[in-house]
Amino acid sequence: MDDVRASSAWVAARSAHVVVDPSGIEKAVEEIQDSIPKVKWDFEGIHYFDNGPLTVQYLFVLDTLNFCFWPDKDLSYDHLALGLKEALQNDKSVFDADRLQKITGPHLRKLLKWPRPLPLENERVRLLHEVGLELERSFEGKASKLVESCGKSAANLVALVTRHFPGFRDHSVYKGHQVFLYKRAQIFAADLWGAFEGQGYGEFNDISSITIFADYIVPAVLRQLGVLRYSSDLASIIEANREIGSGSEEEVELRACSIYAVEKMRELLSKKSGNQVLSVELDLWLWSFGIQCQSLQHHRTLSIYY
Ligand SMILES: Nc1nc2c(c(CN[C@H]3C=C[C@H](O)[C@@H]3O)cn2[C@@H]2O[C@H](COP(=O)(O)O)[C@@H](O)[C@H]2O)c(=O)[nH]1
Repeated sequence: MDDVRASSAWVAARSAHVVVDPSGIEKAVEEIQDSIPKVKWDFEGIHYFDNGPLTVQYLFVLDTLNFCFWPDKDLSYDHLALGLKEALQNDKSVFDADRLQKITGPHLRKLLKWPRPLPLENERVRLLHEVGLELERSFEGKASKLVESCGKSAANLVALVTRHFPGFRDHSVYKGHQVFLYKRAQIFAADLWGAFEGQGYGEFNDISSITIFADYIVPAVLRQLGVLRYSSDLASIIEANREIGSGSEEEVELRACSIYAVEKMRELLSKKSGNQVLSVELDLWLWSFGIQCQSLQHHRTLSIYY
């Protein structure tokens, strides 16, 4: 995660289309410093939880598919979380490694009770095959074994996930510099921590090392708060719902500046209140605010990473 922090700061220092506004940070922090809004993990009540290894398997499958819902205007993250939950409740072996390797597009659609092809459906299927195969090859088919081998370190878990599963290697090259964003790998650690309330499979002695999860909601919320400012060109692309290319300077700046800005908010919060705030907590607050705000316009990038 040091790489995520350092490379995001590198982008923020050179960013042309997105600017992190220190006065926006100051204002946002002033508003929340006395009581940092606490949002409960699974505030929506849509996730599977049985306090055991099957929950870990569920969360790993969930975060394997936790990207790019917007091309279907009726589809959202909630459908994925709830659909996978119901599929598991109906059939406890549905996410076994051998079955993940055999899944097809129509089968996935059926599991999620989605009436038409999912966005990037072939990629979703490919990633499930990859996960099933590598879980079987290196972790006895079980995501719980993967988590057990990280020694209660979220940083180790992210390193392990990105080493073993190429689909989680969320990075870009910006002005010749490698930038690490690791949204789905980090959110997997955060989901474990949230679901298991920091105990058992969710116990990490370095949860503070995780950054926010750079998706398409958080940048839009930060902009609304005045923490991020966009160039007029970028603002009009987003307003017109025009796509932004994956790996383009605009896209990397949106994501990296979001990570950098929340790290700055976190530093200022701990300076002002003396309390350590976790990026995971700030992320959940920002994200839950974002999805409840109907008018929020977000950037559109076809990506398997977020
Ligand atoms: N930064 C950040 N991004 C997050 C999440 C979550 C869900 N986390 C769950 C875990 C426990 C909580 O109770 C949450 O329910 C999804 N996303 C991203 O949002 C986008 C989906 O948007 P829409 O198309 O409108 O549904 C998509 O990129 C998706 O990957 C988060 O927590 N943080």
